[in-house]
Amino acid sequence: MPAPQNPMETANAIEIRGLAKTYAAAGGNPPKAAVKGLDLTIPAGSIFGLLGPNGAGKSTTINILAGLVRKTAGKVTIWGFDQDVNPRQSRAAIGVMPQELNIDPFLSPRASLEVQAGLYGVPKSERWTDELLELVGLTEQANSYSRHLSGGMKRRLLLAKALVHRPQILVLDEPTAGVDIQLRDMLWRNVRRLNEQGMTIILTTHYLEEAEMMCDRIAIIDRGELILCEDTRTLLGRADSKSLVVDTGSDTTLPALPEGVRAERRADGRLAISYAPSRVTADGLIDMLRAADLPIRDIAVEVPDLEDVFVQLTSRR
Ligand SMILES: Nc1ncnc2c1ncn2[C@@H]1O[C@H](COP(=O)(O)OP(=O)(O)OP(=O)(O)O)[C@@H](O)[C@H]1O
Repeated sequence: MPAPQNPMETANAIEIRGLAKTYAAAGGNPPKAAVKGLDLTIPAGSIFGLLGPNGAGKSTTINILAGLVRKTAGKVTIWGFDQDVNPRQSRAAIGVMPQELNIDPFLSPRASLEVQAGLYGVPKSERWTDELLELVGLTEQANSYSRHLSGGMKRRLLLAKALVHRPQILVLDEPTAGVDIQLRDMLWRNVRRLNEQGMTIILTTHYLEEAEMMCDRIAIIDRGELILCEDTRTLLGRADSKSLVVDTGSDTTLPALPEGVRAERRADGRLAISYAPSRVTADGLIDMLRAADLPIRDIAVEVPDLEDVFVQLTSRR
């Protein structure tokens, strides 16, 4: 067996090359190609968002990283360790907070964490159970049956379980689906803190504003294929569209607008003029409104968000 690469040499937390997964035919259903030759590089220290519509292959990819689903083809390197060559080391580098609340109902949170630490071979002297319980706000419930925990508390426990072996990479699969604002805040605070301490974070979420807020880099996949992978800022810049929202007072007649510029009256009476900043400037548009004697009582610029870009990229296919 080749010697494992020194993990400190790797600038990338994860490298995925030509990853494919086809689920076997079952129950009358044909085989399903869920991931089709995916290449993905996740830099160490990043907060990386893996986004895509339903059925894109996000969970399949994450489950392959976690060692829960066996890939059909391709190469996965985690923290410098090839998953096929050094399965133990690559598994030790990653902690996964899954979507499902898979918690033993008869164990207390403390016992769950101890069992998990045992599974990962963490020696007793290196365990940080109390600190973890504190981190996720479960100190008071540490010794109660897990089946008595609320859904939100179970999620907190899942986060703690993902961290018992102090992985370099934390994967969060839809961590905030259906959780309340307090829990979401707790989660994102912890994620930021862990990231500041050097942990690489990978997350999937359907809440695009969360991805926009949290992730420095984003990959969008669709039908098992990579559509793009780039810095969040670059990605947002892709939508060549902004809106000038003008309060023109009462009903006013619109001037003729240049090609590619659209105007619509919103329910609140304001005029929304959308334009491509690469072709038209806000300055030019305002001059045009003034030249047409349109009163400008107030004006605002709306920039596209990740939702706009996401829809543009995934709906044109
Ligand atoms: N165990 C399985 N057997 C057969 N097909 C599967 C299995 N798991 C997933 N699939 C199929 O593979 C495709 C990708 O599913 P996956 O769960 O990876 O997508 P996803 O991007 O996580 O979707 P979502 O956002 O809905 O969670 C889907 O068409 C799904 O139906």
